[in-house]
Amino acid sequence: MGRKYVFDFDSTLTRVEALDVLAEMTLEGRSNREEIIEEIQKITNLGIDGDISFTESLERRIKLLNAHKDDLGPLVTELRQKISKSIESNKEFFEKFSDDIYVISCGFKEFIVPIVEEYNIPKDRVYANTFEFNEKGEIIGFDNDNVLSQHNGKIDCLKQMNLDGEVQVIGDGYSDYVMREAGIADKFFAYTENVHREKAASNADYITPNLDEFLFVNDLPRNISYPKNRIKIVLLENIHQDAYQLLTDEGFSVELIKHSLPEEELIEKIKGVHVLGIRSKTQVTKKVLAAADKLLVVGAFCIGTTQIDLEECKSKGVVVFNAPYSNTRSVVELAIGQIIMLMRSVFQRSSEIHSGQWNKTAANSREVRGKNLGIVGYGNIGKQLSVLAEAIGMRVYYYDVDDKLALGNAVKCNTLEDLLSVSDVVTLHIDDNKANKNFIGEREINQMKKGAMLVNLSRGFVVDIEALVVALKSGQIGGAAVDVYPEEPRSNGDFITGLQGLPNVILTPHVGGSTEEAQRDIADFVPNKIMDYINSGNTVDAVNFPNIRLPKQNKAHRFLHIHKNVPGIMAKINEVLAKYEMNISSQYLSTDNEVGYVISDLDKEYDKEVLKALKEVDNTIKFRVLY
Ligand SMILES: NC(=O)c1ccc[n+]([C@@H]2O[C@H](COP(=O)([O-])OP(=O)(O)OC[C@H]3O[C@@H](n4cnc5c(N)ncnc54)[C@H](O)[C@@H]3O)[C@@H](O)[C@H]2O)c1
Ligand SMILES: O=C(O)[C@H](O)COP(=O)(O)O
Repeated sequence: MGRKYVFDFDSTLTRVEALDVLAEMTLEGRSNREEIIEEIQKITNLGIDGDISFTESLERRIKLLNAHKDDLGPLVTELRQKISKSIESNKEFFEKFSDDIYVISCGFKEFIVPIVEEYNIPKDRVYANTFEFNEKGEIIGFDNDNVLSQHNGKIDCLKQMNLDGEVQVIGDGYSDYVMREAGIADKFFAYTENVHREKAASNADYITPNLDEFLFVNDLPRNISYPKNRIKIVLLENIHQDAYQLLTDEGFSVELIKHSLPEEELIEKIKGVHVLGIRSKTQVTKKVLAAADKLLVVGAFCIGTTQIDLEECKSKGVVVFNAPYSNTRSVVELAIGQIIMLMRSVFQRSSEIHSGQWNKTAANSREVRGKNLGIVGYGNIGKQLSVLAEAIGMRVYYYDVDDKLALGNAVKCNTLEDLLSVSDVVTLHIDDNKANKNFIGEREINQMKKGAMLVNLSRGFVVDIEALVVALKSGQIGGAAVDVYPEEPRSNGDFITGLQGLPNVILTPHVGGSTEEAQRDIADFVPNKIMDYINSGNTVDAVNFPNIRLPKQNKAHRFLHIHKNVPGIMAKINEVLAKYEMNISSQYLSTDNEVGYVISDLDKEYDKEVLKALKEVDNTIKFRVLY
């Protein structure tokens, strides 16, 4: 005997309570509209939670509604736009199991039937109330003889239906649960996609946040192979709340942690996690990756990625994304500010006045106009700084290991020494490559003009701090602005550096990219990359992985296969697909020296054995079915 699926309508099949929507329509233009709608919603909830009798809730609402037959057409049109997201995306289930699906609702057939018919549920499998109209067509009541207009009427309704086999009820309210409590239904699934009602959830056999999860636990055909609520995301280091919102709205299970975690703690935390979000502090080491049994993606919510073992990620099939542009403008603005502050000795004057000293002087205070700015690293940040610095009248020199086109009137230097010897201010914007350790040391400092300024907003290890301290004390360097340090704490608190207490030294706690604008932009950019990979397999802009971008296909299955890039592996994958008679509608492969990433779209049903066979192909790193 097969299973029977009994669905509730309001807030389960649709995202809304239909009578609330009807009220919004019929009360349009009434001065006390909001109050009446609030009252109707209150009465709806009292009825749903069983706190007042359902008949009473219905009578009171209909009186307040003031609705007419002619309002029902527009209501249906409105409800069509408000089908629950995961119901809408799983039409296949409603097609294939059409004979076993019923709707039992305390709502009204007049609007339920036209909606559910589109999901292959015919009117004779819809059990609901019907309206009563007067001769003017106004809705004045409902059929009182219908059991569904009575308190706990769903119990009697289901009893009378006398269904065979296991009966599963899927609904958001207590009135759905009572069918299970009365022993007529076998299981109650509390459906929380639209509303989480504690009374229903705490009594449920299973809480299902969407239809995908329901179909997954029952091993039924579904639109995505793995429900999104099962995808666990951990965001460390105080990543902007917008990222949490975006990922949660998409249906993922997200945990936000304010600080970074040390290796040992991260090793524990990462177990079972599919997506890890970090900023510049968290070290994603080999040991961490060895414990990462489910990891698919690391999102660096910043520019730098050397805190992540990119090669190890790649060899484990873990894709890494970052935000290469979002915070660059913020760094540039801070650099400009710091250059001016250093040239005017503003921080010294400010400290003096804070400690009660008035020291009005022009000594060591110069305009930036006409001064030489040496930019080391002419990348995304260096180039923008070049343009802004010229706009305030500085003469820009730059040095980069790569050939870079000069913007504006900037002058390219062929060697670092050339740049250092000509600059009044040297500002560092080279990347976080570990080979840049102690890039500026005693020798380079001595190549600078005496009394020139140094700004470092790149990475702490780039400057030999001890050499800088000596040069600041001797006057070889006239002032410095430092935002990044060789060792930085994992969370806010105590911090010590040899640079503390020196005059004309501006110290900031790695806040170059920490502006609301930058963090908001990053919180949009990186989650979208993550979602694009999880939902479609796209790896465009991944920092460690072959790039593929493909639109989502309808009526197809998509397999993702990540493998070592060895000769003959594609032939083996396709041999397996051929053996299981799978028709490839499209296939895209992208490789680098180490790995190959192939997306195969397949246009018909498949035998689940093929999944096992594909995982067993030699040199497979990761295999995933998307849909
Ligand atoms: N302080 C902050 O909060 C903050 C914020 C954002 C970025 N950053 C850091 O700023 C730096 C620059 O970022 P970006 O986005 O401009 O990077 P980028 O990759 O766009 O540019 C870096 C440039 O440095 C050049 N380079 C690398 N090594 C060099 C060397 N030894 N000598 C000369 N040139 C060299 C590269 O060729 C490249 O053009 C990075 O280290 C990044 O991590 C810091
Ligand atoms: O790599 C970066 O983007 C910067 O260093 C900023 O890092 P943060 O997000 O840790 O401030």
